Amino acid sequence: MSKLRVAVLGAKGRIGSEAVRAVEAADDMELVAALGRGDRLESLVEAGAQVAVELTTPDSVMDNLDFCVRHGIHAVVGTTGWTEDRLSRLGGWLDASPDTGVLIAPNFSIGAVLTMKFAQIAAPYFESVEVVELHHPNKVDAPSGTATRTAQLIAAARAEAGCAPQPDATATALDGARGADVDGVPVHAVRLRGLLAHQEVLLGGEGETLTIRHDSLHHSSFMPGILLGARRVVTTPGLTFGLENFLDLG
Ligand SMILES: NC(=O)c1ccc[n+]([C@@H]2O[C@H](COP(=O)([O-])OP(=O)(O)OC[C@H]3O[C@@H](n4cnc5c(N)ncnc54)[C@H](O)[C@@H]3O)[C@@H](O)[C@H]2O)c1
Ligand SMILES: O=C(O)C1=N[C@H](C(=O)O)CCC1
Repeated sequence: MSKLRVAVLGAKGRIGSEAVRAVEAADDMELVAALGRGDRLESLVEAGAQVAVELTTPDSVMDNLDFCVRHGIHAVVGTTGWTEDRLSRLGGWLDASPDTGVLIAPNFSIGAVLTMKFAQIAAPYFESVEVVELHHPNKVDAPSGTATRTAQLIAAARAEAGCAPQPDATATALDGARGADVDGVPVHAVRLRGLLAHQEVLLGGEGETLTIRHDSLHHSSFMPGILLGARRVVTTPGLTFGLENFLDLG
């Protein structure tokens, strides 16, 4: 059986360098290109890449995906910074290249995907819910893509269940003290040397609280999800948002 021809964009970065090693170690994959900032995207075509794993920065990801989709190269994207506007531009590119697949995964780790799922299930049963994400201080965006997605899923689950807005009597506050408002869910971002990627979803009801916590302790936690994404995206045209779509979570 021929091997899947995979390229990594952002190959010298924290997660990209780990992805290079993971692709090289996968029996069913061949690493055909490993690009850093400034490298020519045309080398993806010259190398015959079938899938590009995009792990760069929010300022680079759109140009890279524009190129990949135009050239029929499927993409697995971990880079953050997704807005409605960006998603709609990407959707337009994919409409013009209907056989190409793009997976955007706010988080590739199974624990983080399950955290989002558990939070979605729990959210309608509690009056209050807040998200706290904690990351290494070199991270350029806040709040994290995972926390934003978690808050959006929580808000959607509460809206569908007809939940009232959360109680919050705050009348005066320093800017930022109540976090960022993502669809009505407060999201707080901590940046601390020593951490990698962590998240808590705090839920509170009358006389009880529930805390759902996930910790990524090493970039290896993201690798099974990236490899699964690369295997599945080649037969899944169009845009898939969230690794959960490639998992059977019930
Ligand atoms: N989805 C996930 O599970 C997951 C996990 C970890 C990190 N991330 C995200 O992945 C991204 C990268 O994170 P990081 O910690 O590795 O950052 P990083 O700064 O260590 O790495 C990014 C790398 O991309 C390179 N780069 C920038 N523009 C490029 C371009 N046009 N072409 C090729 N390379 C380019 C940079 O030079 C750098 O080496 C961030 O958005 C982060 O939030 C996602
Ligand atoms: O280290 C990062 O940067 C991470 N980014 C993603 C996010 O913003 O959610 C995933 C976790 C690690």
